[in-house]
Amino acid sequence: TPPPAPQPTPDRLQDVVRRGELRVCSTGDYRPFTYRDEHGAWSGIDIDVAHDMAAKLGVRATIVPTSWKKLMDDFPARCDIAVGGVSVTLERAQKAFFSSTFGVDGKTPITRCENVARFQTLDQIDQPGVRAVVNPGGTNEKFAEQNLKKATIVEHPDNNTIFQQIIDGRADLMMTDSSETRWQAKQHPELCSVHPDQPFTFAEKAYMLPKDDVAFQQWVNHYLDIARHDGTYQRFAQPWLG
Ligand SMILES: O=C(O)C(=O)C[C@]1(C(=O)O)C=C[C@@H](O)C=C1
Repeated sequence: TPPPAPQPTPDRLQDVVRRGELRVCSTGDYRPFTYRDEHGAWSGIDIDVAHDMAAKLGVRATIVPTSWKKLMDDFPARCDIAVGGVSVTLERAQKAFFSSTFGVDGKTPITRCENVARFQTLDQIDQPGVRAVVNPGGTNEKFAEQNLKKATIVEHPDNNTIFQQIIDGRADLMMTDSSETRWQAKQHPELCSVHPDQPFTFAEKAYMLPKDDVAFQQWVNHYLDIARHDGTYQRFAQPWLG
């Protein structure tokens, strides 16, 4: 019997350059990383990074809207890279590659400032009558489902308006990434991040890349190294993080 034909090495980078377009999946609901406003305009640190990556490849970036629920169905079929506060998880890493990581994050509560002392520990939070609001589809939902047995989980589908739910008293808290609690607490003086420097979990942020495509992963990692050292990344982060 003839030996099996060798599998062609995946080379998405070459496809991107030939196509003249880098297709970027993003949810648009997670500031400061990715945001899509009511007019459809995109912004965010990772959106700017994606445009810069495309420019350095000599191509244009097209942002492909997705959701946390659909992310693993859309990627890598509809896009070449997924950006916007995506956490590295072992589950996702079975289906995709990740770039090098940039920033450690983890779940911590955000609540109205008068409640900070009440919601320090998971035991304090997981009590009957406590309403934890959750956005569906991502690691926040998984964390809430795993850790809240007695508290009430209130699902809110739109992450761009979810923090108003806490301000308005329709929920008591949300457990989400420290980076997001810091940013949202700055925007909303009513809200306080409970202990952003000691989150309950450990999660790293990275860009998601097509599985087995080492050439593309290498390129993105080199891009990130250079962007971190030549001030490019800082230039995109500065307007959001100060
Ligand atoms: O799923 C992930 O990787 C995320 O980090 C996204 C996620 C989530 O966990 O739901 C994190 C924070 C935002 O509130 C929105 C989405």
